[in-house]
Amino acid sequence: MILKPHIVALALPSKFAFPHTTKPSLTTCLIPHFSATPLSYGPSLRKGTAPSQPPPNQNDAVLREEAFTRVFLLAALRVPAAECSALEARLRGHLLNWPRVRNIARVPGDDVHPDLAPLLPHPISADQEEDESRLVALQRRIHGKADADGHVLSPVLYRERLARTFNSRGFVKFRHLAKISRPNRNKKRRKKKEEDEGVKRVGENGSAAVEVVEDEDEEEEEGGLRKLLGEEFARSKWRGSTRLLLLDERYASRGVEELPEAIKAVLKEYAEKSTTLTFELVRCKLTLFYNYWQMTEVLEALLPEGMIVPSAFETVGHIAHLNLRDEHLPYKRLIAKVVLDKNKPRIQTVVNKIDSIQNEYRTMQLEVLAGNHSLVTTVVENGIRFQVDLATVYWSSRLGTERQRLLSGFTQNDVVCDVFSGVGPLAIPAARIVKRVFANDLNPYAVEYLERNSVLNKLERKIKVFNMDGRRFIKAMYASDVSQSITQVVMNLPSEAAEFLDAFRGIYKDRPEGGELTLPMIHVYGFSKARDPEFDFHERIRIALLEVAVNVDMRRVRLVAPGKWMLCASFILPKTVAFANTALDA
Ligand SMILES: C[S@@+](CC[C@H](N)C(=O)[O-])C[C@H]1O[C@@H](n2cnc3c(N)ncnc32)[C@H](O)[C@@H]1O
Repeated sequence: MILKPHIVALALPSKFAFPHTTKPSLTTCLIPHFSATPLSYGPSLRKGTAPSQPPPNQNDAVLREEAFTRVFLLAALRVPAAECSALEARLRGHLLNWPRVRNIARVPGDDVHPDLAPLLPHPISADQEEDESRLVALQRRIHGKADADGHVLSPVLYRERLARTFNSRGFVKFRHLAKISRPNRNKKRRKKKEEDEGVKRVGENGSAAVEVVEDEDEEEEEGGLRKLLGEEFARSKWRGSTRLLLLDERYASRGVEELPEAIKAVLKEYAEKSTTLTFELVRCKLTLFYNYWQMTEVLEALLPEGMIVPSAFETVGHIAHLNLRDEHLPYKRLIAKVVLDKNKPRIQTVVNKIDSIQNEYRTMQLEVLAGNHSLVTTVVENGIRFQVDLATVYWSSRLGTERQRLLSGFTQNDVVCDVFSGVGPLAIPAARIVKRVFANDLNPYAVEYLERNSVLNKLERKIKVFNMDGRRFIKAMYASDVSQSITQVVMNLPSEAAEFLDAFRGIYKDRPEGGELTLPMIHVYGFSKARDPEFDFHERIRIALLEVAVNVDMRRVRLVAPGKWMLCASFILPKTVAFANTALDA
């Protein structure tokens, strides 16, 4: 038998059986842009009432979660718990249909263990005294004084009593009891908050609470139901667990008579079928807390009217990476806090890009605005894990699709040279497909993470790592005996990779031209703001190779800024370039 604290309330005589809260003090204040006429269907921060005056959130002031609490008055049918699912199915269309709010609600004291039900006062018992004595016996059992009544304590009650006699240090004999009995800190904190609020929170993260509000028209309602369901309805009071079926917001202030015929018909049918079935039409308060509202709803309410709400951000592992406009900067910490709150636990850190990427290693200048300050994170892309430190290396999840496209063109016979490999988002998955990968980056931190990631993904034997300038790397590769094996070269440094292509001029100048030599497929990335980006990028490639005609397969990768395209050009290194005598020495 499981006893829960609020069962005591249910064990009280029927008039106390459902400790109704007092009518909500609606000396509430309306938030500034509250409109008296409901806006649209569904909950909104601009509807309902706010229980306390929310102080204006100014600039980077601390976010006050209480300011986002909204109370909605609704009507509900209190029904026996056992019947509730069936009734829900029958009444669908008339029940509350708000996102993330269950239309079956539970309120404090709604549950009673089935074993206890027979012990509760019988609804039609004429003998009030007998009921009272049963009640006393029940209370005693709950509070562990049952021996006096001749009842043997259940093992659960016995253990509970035992647990109460120990303090936190006193569990010497029962080493694990403390651990088992003590709720975890978060649970404790949440419970305390609920106790302070006097409500039982429901929903994800305790985002909502339902309270029954004492209704002045209770008598009248009961009379209405009696009229509707017949005199039998009056015979019984609650016996056992109950649930509330929240009715659609349109019926919030309706009496029984005013409910739609469809609802009345279902209730009538059920009442006729069952002799123990009881219904009650109650008024209730649905409170939606800060946790309920979605990121954009909160931000919309926080930011000055007319300001564009930042709604998207890039994620890198546990880090949310914002790109705030100047107008958002006075509110940056508030925005970051909301982003963090609304995306936990996936997001643990919120950062804002301070400046555009300008440095040699393409790392971003980031300011941590909320959450923990670690910029070391793990990203999973297509089943491969990458460790990155955003403070010291480059990473962009936006290129994931492009990487997949490139990888899909590789085969097991390929040998890949990744000239600007970063921490290995292309080199590592490529190593799964191809024969061998030579990966290089100038940034020593990127190289360190590249090696770490190769090991993490058990591919270190297929990847050889270099830490040198890209031009030197190309020359070194083609001066070595692996040159003939290289079939694919990837150059992803869009701001200047094209200008590194000169390194290919004359790579075979010392070899006999008639012999069998491998000419690699080069994939080079670039940006262009020109009206004809393809033509512009092609021009740059031809200039770097000092070649008049290069047969290039060009494609647009993505628009990185208004009017600025990132492109990828793929072409086989022209023989004339490879055997040219005019190689420029770096
Ligand atoms: C745009 S990132 C691309 C990294 C990686 N391919 C990716 O997709 O995440 C360019 C990389 O080139 C490296 N880099 C910059 N200049 C370089 C150079 N001269 N030689 C070699 N690597 C360089 C940077 O450190 C950076 O990791």
